[in-house]
Amino acid sequence: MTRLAFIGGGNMARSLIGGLLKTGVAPATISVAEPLAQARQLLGSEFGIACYAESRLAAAEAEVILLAVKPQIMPAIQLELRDTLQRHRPLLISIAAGVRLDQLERWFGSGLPIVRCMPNTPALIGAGATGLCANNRVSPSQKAQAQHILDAAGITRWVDDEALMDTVTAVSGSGPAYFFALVEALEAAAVAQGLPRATARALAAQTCLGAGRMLVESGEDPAVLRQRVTSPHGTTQAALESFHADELPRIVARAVAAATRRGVELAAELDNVS
Ligand SMILES: NC(=O)C1=CN([C@@H]2O[C@H](COP(=O)(O)OP(=O)(O)OC[C@H]3O[C@@H](n4cnc5c(N)ncnc54)[C@H](OP(=O)(O)O)[C@@H]3O)[C@@H](O)[C@H]2O)C=CC1
Ligand SMILES: O=C(O)[C@@H]1CCC=N1
Repeated sequence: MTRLAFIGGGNMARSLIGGLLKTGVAPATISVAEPLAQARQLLGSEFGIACYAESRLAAAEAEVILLAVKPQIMPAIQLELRDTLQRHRPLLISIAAGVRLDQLERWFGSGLPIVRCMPNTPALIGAGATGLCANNRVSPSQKAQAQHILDAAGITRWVDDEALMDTVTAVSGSGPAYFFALVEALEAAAVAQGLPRATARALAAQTCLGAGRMLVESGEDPAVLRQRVTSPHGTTQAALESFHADELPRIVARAVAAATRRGVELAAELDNVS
């Protein structure tokens, strides 16, 4: 079994570790480096995995190192891992938003196999979506290894053009937050019209679950599923006309463009960091 070290034990590491363990991966094959003692304790008790304060200790035996720290922390991690990386040259996987393969190569070593990927938090329940791309040092078996790890968290799609990873980030990486924002807005609208909050939450959440499952499980075009809900001159049509008047597609496109731009900026802010 592949020995996998997570550097950073925050939100996304928790989601991925939870997803991996649910698929039967042995806790003994996973280690985590996390500076916060309380977080280490929680990770250890919840998942039964080995947790270390220092990255080099977590990574010592790992064949795959998954970098799950904030983009701004990435250059500092290089110093902590330099000896380990030179000693056994593991596969590096970065999930950091924006951070490019050429930057990772500059910090961690140009000869290293590196996969840049973008998962999302539903990984925790095995319903994640991950886009991946690789540098030219990644062998076919390492590509399969990376995919295997992320497949445990949900679906995976390889992206050939690395520039599109910022779009992946803006669509599926950040996407769960858009969905939660929509549920919050639905709930607020329902409460404003008088529904009890608990009822509003349950109806909004289950509606989103049901619609999401229908979309994925039926494989139908979302436009077809939308039309089936929309009786001529009925309630849905009234709501959709209101969305149309408020230019919903433009609102969404602008939000996705803002997220994509922020990914590019995050990387640019690190361009001069050696
Ligand atoms: N959240 C999300 O939905 C997604 C996030 N990502 C990416 O994943 C990465 C992590 O994000 P997220 O999990 O949300 O962030 P978190 O802040 O929750 O997790 C990062 C963790 O790294 C720890 N850390 C800081 N410095 C070090 C260090 N030197 N060695 C080891 N660990 C360290 C932090 O500890 P402390 O808190 O003590 O500083 C924190 O626990 C980011 O790069 C983000 O772009 C990708 C996809 C989705
Ligand atoms: O907000 C962020 O920057 C990270 C990347 C995608 C989701 N969370």
